[in-house]
Amino acid sequence: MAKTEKRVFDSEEDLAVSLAKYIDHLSDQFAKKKGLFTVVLSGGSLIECLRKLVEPPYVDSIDWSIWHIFWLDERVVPKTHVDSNYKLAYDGFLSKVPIPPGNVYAIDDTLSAEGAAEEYEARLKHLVDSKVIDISAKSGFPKFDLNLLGMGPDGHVASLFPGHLLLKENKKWVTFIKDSPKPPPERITLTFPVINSSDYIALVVPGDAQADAVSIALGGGNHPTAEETLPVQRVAPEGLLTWFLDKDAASKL
Ligand SMILES: O=C1O[C@H](COP(=O)(O)O)[C@@H](O)[C@H](O)[C@H]1O
Repeated sequence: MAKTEKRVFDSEEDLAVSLAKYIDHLSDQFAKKKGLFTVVLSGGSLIECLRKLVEPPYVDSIDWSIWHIFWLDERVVPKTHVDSNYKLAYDGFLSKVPIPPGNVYAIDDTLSAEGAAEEYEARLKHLVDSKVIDISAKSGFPKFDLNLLGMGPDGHVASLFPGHLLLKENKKWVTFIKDSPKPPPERITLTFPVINSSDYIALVVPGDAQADAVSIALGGGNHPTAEETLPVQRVAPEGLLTWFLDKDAASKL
């Protein structure tokens, strides 16, 4: 069982403030420990929740030069498309902080779903060889310092959806889906062994749409059968899992 903590805030604004402090603290910790900070971004509501990081004091005080940015999942659309997780992150976060462009590892938007997944896995392997990304001694999968996860109302994380075969992928680092129940249908995603090798995972969940899934995942709601286990219930990092909930998301706990 992963070490888990739950933080519940009166408002989404308070959640965003606390999330910025948490990330700032980790950035500092990894700067001192290894002079590098590998961060994985989701799409969706997560990016809006990062807004305090692009304001003082953090925008000026964080050592952005040590940050390396990766994507948890991406949709098979051009980087300029409104559905692109890269575009969302660039517009809302990356364009506002001085992370070296060479440290931003976007998923290739010129390839097919299969091709982009293969290419991203190969790129991650090179970054392991060049010691940018660590490997977990426990799992043998890449170990990111901080994985920033969102969760959909159905309990999906990344592009790993309830009942889908991809939930059981245990060899690949990066895979693809062509039948996502949430549009767009074609996506690329990191797999659970990679997600769960992370040192820190923040599960950032604002809003009442997710209240049922939060309640199931944190034990207060109706327990589904083993076959129905929500994807979010498989999130169990080697390090620490911290839930960031506003009171609407936590309303059924
Ligand atoms: O489709 C996706 O959905 C999840 C959850 O999004 P949210 O808006 O409900 O927070 C997101 O984490 C993932 O990156 C994205 O591709």
